[in-house]
Parts: sequence; C-alpha cells; structure tokens
Amino acid sequence: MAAAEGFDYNAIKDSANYLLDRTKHRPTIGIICGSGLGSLVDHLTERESFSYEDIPNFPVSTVHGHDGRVVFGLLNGVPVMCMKGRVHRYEGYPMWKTTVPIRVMRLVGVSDVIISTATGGLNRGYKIGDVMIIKDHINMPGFSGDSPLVGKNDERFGPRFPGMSNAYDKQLRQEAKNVVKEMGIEESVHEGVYVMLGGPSYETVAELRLLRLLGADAVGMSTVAEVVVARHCGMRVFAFSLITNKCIMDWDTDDEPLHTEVIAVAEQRKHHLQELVARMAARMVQK
Ligand SMILES: O=P(O)(O)O[C@@H]1C[C@H](O)[C@@H](CO)O1
Ligand SMILES: Nc1nc2[nH]cnc2c(=O)[nH]1
Repeated sequence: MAAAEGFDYNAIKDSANYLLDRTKHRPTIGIICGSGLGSLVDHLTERESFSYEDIPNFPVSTVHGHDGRVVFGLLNGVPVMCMKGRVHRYEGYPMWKTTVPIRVMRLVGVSDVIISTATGGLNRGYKIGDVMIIKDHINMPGFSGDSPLVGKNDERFGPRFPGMSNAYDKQLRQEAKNVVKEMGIEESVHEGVYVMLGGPSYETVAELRLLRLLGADAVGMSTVAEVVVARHCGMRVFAFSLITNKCIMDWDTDDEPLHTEVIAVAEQRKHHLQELVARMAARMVQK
C-alpha cells in the first residue's frame, strides 16, 4: 500500500540528515506558514534556506503563495525551522506525503509546532482579517479513511491509535490569548473549530450550511493532517487561521472566493500574525 511507503523511517531520516548536515541551527520550534504568510522568514536572522526540491524524499509545493523552502534561523533570538509553504492533498499528493515535513521536523529535533492557515469564515461573527485560534478540528477526509496515518504504523514515530481529544494544546491556547491581549488585538481574535475539506474547489452554499450545522467556525484545505501527524509524533501544537474570506451562505449572490483575495488579506494582516508567531515562539521555547 502506498501509505506504508510514506512512513518509511529511513527515508524521513535521510531528509532530516540532509538538513542537519547543512545547518548549524538546532531548533525545537517548527513553523508552517499558511497561504501568503511565508514572509515571516524575512525576519529571521542567521538564515539558512533549502529548496524543497533539493531535500531527499521531500514533497514540492506547486501553489501560489507557497514558496517551497525550509528556512532555519533565529526569530527574535529563538531558533526555528520554518516551512515557507506547505503541500496540500489537492496538489495530487497522498495525505501521508503532505505531512512529511512534520515528520522531518520531528527528526530534526522539533518538539513544538506553530501552524498557520488561510480559511473561509463560517461563523457569522467573524470578519475578514480576523484570526481564529484553533481549539479543535473536524477531519472531514478522515471520515472516509483518508488519513495521513493510514498504512503500516512505525512505533518510532508514535502509536497505532493516537488520541486527538487534546490535539490543540490548552496551555498554548491560553498563552495565545494572553499574547493577543498584550498586542491589543483581542477584538479581532476568536477561538473556534477548523474543518478540513480536500479542495481545491471552494464550497457550495449547501456544503457551507452543512459545515456550519456541524459546528465548524472556519473552513480550509490543510492543517488537520499536519496536526494529526504532529500529535502522533508527540509534538505540542499551536495553530491559528486567518479569516481571508467570508463563506457565502445564501444563494442570492454572484460572489465567489478568490485565491488572489486570500493572498491579499494575508498580506494585509501579516505584521500582526508575524508578531503573534514571534511572541508565541518566545514563550514556547521556555516550555
Ligand atoms: O495552505 P493554506 O491552508 O493556508 O491555504 C488555503 C487552502 C488553499 O491552499 C488556499 C485556497 O485559497 O488557501
Ligand atoms: N476550503 C476553503 N479553503 C479556504 N482557504 C481560504 N479560504 C477558503 C475557503 O473559503 N474554503
């Protein structure tokens, strides 16, 4: 089965060793930059950058807003490993392959991940540009068995049946709430539930109404598989989503979401988001 291939420990080890042999950094914090949020890496000092294409067994990004570089450096003095761009299921990768970067992070020595993502806002109280601290998720592809953990399990990564009821670390969510208060942006920050769909088409009105009924506050095409694998490997997770567009819940409009708008909203909000990430990394490194 193809998924078993994905969990080959030695293949992941080769990717990690490629990076460890070429960087002086030894970060414990990993950061995944969502659509349009990769400019965070411009703030790193002592930067060392590697193209996904050059790293053995690594998946390559194909989407606008996802550059495809692993960047090591210091974020306000804290060593971090950043994925400047992620890969998605809809790019044609099996789910396990989209999460290879998380496993590589683990073997590089990362224990905590910060994950960001662009989403449509389902909750009617959310506005474009708001941030949602993710407190839980609905793994919609997982309902049909499309999980990154499908296939042979390797205990060196984690157990066959990992729990997910505490996937989004409570203490880190509390820290994040403290940070947004300090930053004075609490009015535009919420805590809610992320639902992952496979994409790449955006949702129909009927689908969005269903997702809202199910209790989701924001909808996206990534993140969940990364979180499942991070938790499988025993990493702490802090994740947030930027609301880049409102979900269209009525049939009387010609509006459509656009990826160019998703990127534009991310560009407008990048300073606040970068500050949130930097402040969280500083707290996380202290444990
Ligand atoms: O990679 P993320 O989750 O940040 O990007 C979202 C999902 C799609 O890739 C894209 C659609 O506009 O934004
Ligand atoms: N599925 C989905 N992903 C998104 N990413 C950014 N906006 C959206 C959206 O409206 N739906």
